[in-house]
Amino acid sequence: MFHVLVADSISSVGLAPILESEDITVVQKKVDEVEDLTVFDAILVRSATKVTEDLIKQMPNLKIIGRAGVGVDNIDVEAATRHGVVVINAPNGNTVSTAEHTFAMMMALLRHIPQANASVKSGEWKRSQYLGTELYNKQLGIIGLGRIGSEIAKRAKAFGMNVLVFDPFLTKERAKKIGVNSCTLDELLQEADIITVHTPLTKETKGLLGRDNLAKTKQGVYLLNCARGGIIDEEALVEYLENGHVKGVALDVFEVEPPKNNKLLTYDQVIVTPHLGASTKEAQLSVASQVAEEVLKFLNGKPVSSSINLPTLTKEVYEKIQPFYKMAKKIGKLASQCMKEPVSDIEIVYEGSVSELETSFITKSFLSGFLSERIASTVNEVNAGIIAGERGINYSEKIATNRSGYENCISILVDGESSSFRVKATYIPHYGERIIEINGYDIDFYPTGELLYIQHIDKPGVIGRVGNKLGEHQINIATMQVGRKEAGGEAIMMLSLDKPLEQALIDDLLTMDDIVFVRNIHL
Ligand SMILES: NC(=O)C1=CN([C@@H]2O[C@H](COP(=O)(O)OP(=O)(O)OC[C@H]3O[C@@H](n4cnc5c(N)ncnc54)[C@H](O)[C@@H]3O)[C@@H](O)[C@H]2O)C=CC1
Ligand SMILES: O=C(O)CCC(=O)C(=O)O
Repeated sequence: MFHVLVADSISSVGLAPILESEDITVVQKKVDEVEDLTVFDAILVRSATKVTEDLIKQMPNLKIIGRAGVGVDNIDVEAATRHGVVVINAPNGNTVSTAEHTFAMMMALLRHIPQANASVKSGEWKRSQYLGTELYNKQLGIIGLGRIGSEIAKRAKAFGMNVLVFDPFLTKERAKKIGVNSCTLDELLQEADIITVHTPLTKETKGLLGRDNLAKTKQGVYLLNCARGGIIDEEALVEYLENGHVKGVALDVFEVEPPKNNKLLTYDQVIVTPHLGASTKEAQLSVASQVAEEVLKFLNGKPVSSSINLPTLTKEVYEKIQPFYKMAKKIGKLASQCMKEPVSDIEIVYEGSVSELETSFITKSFLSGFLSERIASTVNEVNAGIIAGERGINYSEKIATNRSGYENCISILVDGESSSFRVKATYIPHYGERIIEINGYDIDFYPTGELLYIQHIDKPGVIGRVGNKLGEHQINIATMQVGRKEAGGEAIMMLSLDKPLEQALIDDLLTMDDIVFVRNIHL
């Protein structure tokens, strides 16, 4: 049974796929109302619940965090990654709602609708006090032309506004397609009559509209923030409202939510909403069903398409990659067990058709197999790269320049303190995974179950003596592969067994003449 904690208010209609699943139990409670957090495999949140490292530690079974919305700044994604927990969001379910809310705020701001509404309801009729400003022909500056920014741009154009955009990741082609003028931040600040921010809150965007940049804006500028509190520095904003430089502000988001003793709330020219951008029936249904679908995919081992910390794969790519991904994990386990010593470098070379796939995903799968044999904590594709780094293991991947003749091939070189281990494998459709070379010896075996890896001298009788010894201990050999470089030199055996050897028997084998190295491998 897969246990899901829904910690914030998320549409039950949207969550129906998981609420109705027989494989899933769902608890809808706030985190501090839950007695035992340890049982949950998944936690679903909006923006109220803060998924901190501390909370993640209290949930040792946690595998996936779902954010029913866009911004993941309430989730410690780095900590989740370290703990091997996948983080997903619902990136486009609330785009239109937030763009519409921003537009509603813009119109309300320039036509003083909230103030006029309150005035009329209090018995006043002050028509001249609420002289507004048209949107038509105004310069709208959009900072951040992602999903929401683009929807704002479309609507602004329909209103006859000129749209200026600053987004360092915006290509000329995309700007042209959307019909906006891409410019520098300084140009936008100097020319825009109205500025609206639609970026995530990051180190770069925190305080983006602070004292220095506000000083570059037009006298009488209007500002909007329906993205994240803190992109406009609230302290600086107070100063620019006080000195009359900023004419009006619309805020849906705040540095601290709900805002406490926030001076901005005392200005008549500041209009506010309580983080309502995504609060429509449509958006809530859409984000809830997006996360529910993703959780179901995750539970069924299918690729999740909106992961923040895992490579995102389409279904088609995932299907192509899956055999290599599984094979890489086994090779990782094999290499780790053959080489029980600290390693410093791992190089993975992809050859043939596999090199055209998303190899970073395959590399992470190898690393997770390799590391899982060495460390006690959870290691998976999400955190394998970080854990390798923490353990001083450098890993790199390359595409082979020379072809070895196989349709696809993955070659791995692991460098350890006193030795190195080299392994090559290929995947043959309808036949399966094959290990085709170990440490330069040609071999051909299916990596599964209990294996015995032996390095020996290629002499008559060695194989027979090993067989007899195993027979004496009632150990059945299912398959056996032998590889050598030259007659009479060193050689290797890979035996597939029905059960593993006791350590005493391994020690016994090692006392035999011409046996150099013996290792049990469990895949
Ligand atoms: N008020 C609300 O209820 C809601 C707020 N949001 C917030 O709106 C914001 C935008 O969301 P989306 O459009 O979906 O995100 P998005 O990821 O599609 O777009 C963000 C854009 O910001 C740009 N950007 C990043 N750093 C930048 C920088 N330093 N300067 C200028 N541009 C930069 C990116 O290139 C990207 O085009 C997010 O902060 C999100 O959390 C989203 C939904 C609802
Ligand atoms: O859950 C909400 O209503 C907040 C939405 C939001 O801010 C987001 O999706 O980034």
